[in-house]
Formats: sequence, C-alpha cells, structure tokens
Amino acid sequence: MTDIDVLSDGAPLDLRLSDDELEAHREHITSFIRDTVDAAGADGAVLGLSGGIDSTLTAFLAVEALGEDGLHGLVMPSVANAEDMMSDAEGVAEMLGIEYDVVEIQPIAEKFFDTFPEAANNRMAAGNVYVRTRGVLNYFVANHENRIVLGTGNRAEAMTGYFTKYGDQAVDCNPIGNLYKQQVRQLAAHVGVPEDLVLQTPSAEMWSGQTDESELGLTYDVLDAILALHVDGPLSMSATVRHLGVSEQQVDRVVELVKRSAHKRSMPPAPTELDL
Ligand SMILES: Nc1ncnc2c1ncn2[C@@H]1O[C@H](COP(=O)(O)OP(=O)(O)OC[C@H]2O[C@@H]([n+]3cccc(C(=O)O)c3)[C@H](O)[C@@H]2O)[C@@H](O)[C@H]1O
Ligand SMILES: Nc1ncnc2c1ncn2[C@@H]1O[C@H](COP(=O)(O)OP(=O)(O)OP(=O)(O)O)[C@@H](O)[C@H]1O
Ligand SMILES: [Mg+2]
Repeated sequence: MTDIDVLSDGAPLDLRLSDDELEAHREHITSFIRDTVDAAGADGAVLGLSGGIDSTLTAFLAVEALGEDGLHGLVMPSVANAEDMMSDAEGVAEMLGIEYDVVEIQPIAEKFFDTFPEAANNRMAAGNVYVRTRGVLNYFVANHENRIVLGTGNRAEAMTGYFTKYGDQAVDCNPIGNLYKQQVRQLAAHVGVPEDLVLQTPSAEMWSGQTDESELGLTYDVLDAILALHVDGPLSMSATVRHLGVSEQQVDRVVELVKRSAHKRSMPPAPTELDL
C-alpha cells in the first residue's frame, strides 16, 4: 500500500508519495466515491465540514467525483469550535461551489446535557455528544435527500481507534481511509487545497484547546511511521526503534492503542448460537 522501502539498509522512512502515486490515489478515491454512490442508488453525498484537512480533502475529492450538486456540506459548530475553523469550513464549501448549511448544535447538545448534568461536566462524554449529534444530522439530511454519508476517517485514526464509536465513525464509507495522515496532507496539497488548510493543526474540537497530537501523546509523523513499519509492516520492535530513532515506549503506546480499540472496528458481537 505504501512506498516505504522498509528493508533497505538504514534508508530514511519515507511515506512520501510521488506525483504519479498521488495521481493514482486521486483517481482511485474519486472512482470509489462515484461507485459507492452509484451502488447505493443515491443521488449524492452529505459531508460534515470542520475546516480540518480530513473533511476538506474528502470534500475536494467528492466534488471531483460527483460534481458540485453531488455534495451537500454541513457545518455544525458547538461552543468548542474555534470561529476561524468554522469560517474555514464555510470557505471550503464556497470555494467548491457546493450547497451547505450551518447548523448550530449547541442547543441540541444542551438538551442531552440537561438529562445528566454530571455527565455534562465530563469533557469526553460531552464532546462525544457533539460528535454523535453531527452524525444524527448527517443521516437526517442523507435520508431526506437520498444521499450517502461520507466519512473522513484516515488510516491512522482507524487503526488507533481515534474516533467516536457511532459518532464520526457512523458513516457509509471512508474515502481517505487508506491514507496515513501525512499522505492526507500530501494528497490535499496535490489536489489544490490551500496551504493554510493543509497545515492546520489537527483537532477534534470536542473541547476548546484539544489537539490530536497532545491527546495521542505522539506526533502524526511518528504515529504514521510506527503504524506503517511495525503494525502494518514487517519490522520488529527493536528494528522499528533503531530505524526510526523512537523509543520502545512510543512503539508500545501505538500497539496498545491499536489493541484496545479493536471493538471499534467490528460490528457489535452477540453470543454464539446455543446448541440446545
Ligand atoms: N473492550 C470494549 N468492548 C466493547 N465496547 C467497549 C470496549 N471498551 C469500550 N467500549 C465502549 O466504547 C465506549 C468508548 O468509546 P467512545 O464512545 O468512542 O469514546 P472514547 O474512545 O473514550 O473517546 C473518543 C476518542 O476519539 C477521539 N476522537 C473522537 C472524535 C473525533 C476525533 C477526531 O480526530 O476528530 C477524535 C476523542 O478525542 C477520544 O480520544 C465506551 O463507553 C463503551 O461503550
Ligand atoms: N464543527 C463541525 N462541523 C461539521 N463537521 C464536523 C465538525 N467537527 C467535526 N466534523 C466532522 O467530523 C470529522 C472528524 O473530525 P476530524 O477532526 O478527525 O477531521 P478534520 O477536522 O476534517 O481534520 P483534522 O483531523 O485535521 O482536524 C470531520 O472531518 C468532519 O466531517
Ligand atoms: Mg478536526
């Protein structure tokens, strides 16, 4: 899947894709979006726009695949969202010429918070309410307009479970799901996403000041590299440590994130059938 030369002697890890490879990904993903919409018999797609790079790239590729009329964007601010992120999200919709709506989700979330005020003080529980509320709204519009819901999960997020179960993961497909985060940035630059958006600090914005890298305790460059070489790739712990110059603790942390999030990547299990 990647062009990492893992076995070459001491070669620097390189997740960088060449222009030809980026073009191949662009073609592959836009075909995937078109085929998924067609197979569903849908008239297009809905996508949450956050101003972040994952949704921005997905929106760019969806418009290439489906045309402007094929994508309906939803910008869904809560009090945790920075205003400039929300105006970037609207800017993306305007740049692409797609229909979009701004839906304030704070009043909706407050209804949930009123039911369990103590839970509302738990920033993770409350943040997940914002994320799941957006999922409900995506499907509200998709049901009504005969569209599918596009997810924006990338490969690093999927592997580490860095998403809300049945929240931002509640989607019909993940067009950029086979790209590590640094490859998301490369493809975004390649398809013409403005540089300031490509270089945006990744954040779920579930609470003010949250960033992916501080919560994960790893930079995406290190996370991507450990996933590609050790979890997806053939290198042992010690070879990964040597090759990347990372610590054993960092590799352990990634392996632990992958393991403990297994439940998020499978359908809810039920007991096996009883032989009575
Ligand atoms: N072993 C197990 N088997 C079956 N189910 C298990 C389980 N462990 C937990 N669970 C269930 O899963 C729940 C916890 O999972 P969940 O509700 O997802 O919550 P959780 O994983 O605790 O939190 C979501 C994480 O994803 C991050 N996130 C969310 C959304 C967007 C982004 C972003 O990058 O934009 C990042 C967020 O910052 C946080 O770190 C538990 O309450 C329980 O219901
Ligand atoms: N305020 C919001 N309005 C609309 N959709 C949102 C909002 N916040 C998050 N989302 C949706 O949830 C997805 C997951 O968020 P996530 O932060 O992982 O991606 P991103 O913001 O696009 O990129 P980055 O990871 O770089 O911040 C977004 O891509 C978007 O589809
Ligand atoms: Mg974000």
